[in-house]
Amino acid sequence: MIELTDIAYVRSGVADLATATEFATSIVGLELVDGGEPGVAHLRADSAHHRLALVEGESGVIASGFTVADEEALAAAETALETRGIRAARIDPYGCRSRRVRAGIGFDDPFGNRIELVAGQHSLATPVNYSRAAGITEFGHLCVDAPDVREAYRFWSSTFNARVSDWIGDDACLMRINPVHHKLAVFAADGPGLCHMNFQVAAIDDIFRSWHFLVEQGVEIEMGPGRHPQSGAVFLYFQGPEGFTYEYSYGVRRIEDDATWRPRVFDPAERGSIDMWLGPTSRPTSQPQLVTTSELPLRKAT
Ligand SMILES: O=C(O)c1cccc(O)c1O
Ligand SMILES: [Fe+2]
Repeated sequence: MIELTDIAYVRSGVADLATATEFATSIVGLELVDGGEPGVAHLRADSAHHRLALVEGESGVIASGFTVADEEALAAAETALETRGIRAARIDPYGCRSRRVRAGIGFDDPFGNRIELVAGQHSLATPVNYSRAAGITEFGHLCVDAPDVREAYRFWSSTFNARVSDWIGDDACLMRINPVHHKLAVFAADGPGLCHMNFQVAAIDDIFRSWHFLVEQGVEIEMGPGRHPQSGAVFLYFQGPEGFTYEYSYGVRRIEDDATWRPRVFDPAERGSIDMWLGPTSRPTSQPQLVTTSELPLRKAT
């Protein structure tokens, strides 16, 4: 069982690096870290050097990175993957430098999502210099696509320390690797890809302030503001350049006791299964008969 300690980064190819970087800073609020690397923009969200690397080239996710404890754990992971018939390739020194990690390996999940395990992800000592006061506190979770969510769950839960926190039918599996409700989600899709990248924000006010800001900026709001019944988080999804979906959320629950937590299965056919604030679309047919005061049986004079 390979122990993932955290999510590390998303690395994504962009055809127009300048536009994607401008969006990630002035709209999302991330800090552009001077990586001194032509063709790569490193975007910072918390204590790690970066959480999002935009790489000039073909549009689309390149890799989703996870951390392991150290280089010994990385070597053990490489062996464990090989034992399962999964070929893992060492990330070369240039690649490690670009990722700001000591060492790393890359492999494909059963659906072709490129996954990277890294050790020694660099931290920065200075406070984050956010480009906009979006209230971002940290990289919350990443969500990858897969044609078979149940199979994806079997892969992640048997090869790694991922544990399912909740299901949305067979459409989505939300998995934790630490007490946070989920750090990794898998959503049903035709093929591999990045479904979205989540950043936690400090207050519910940040969600609604960003909502107004994004609308004023003409950014496409994909869903929300709403509230996920699974983690309980108030959320807002919005689309950046080249189809990159960002999510802000506030108030993700923690699962402190694995032994007592029972994963729930939400019904994707239910309107509120992603957003519990979406009530039924129509008034209930058996609307309780309103009784007006004029109809109340008058108190009999005693
Ligand atoms: O936070 C969640 O519970 C959640 C649920 C469904 C889909 C998501 O992206 C989520 O983050
Ligand atoms: Fe999410």
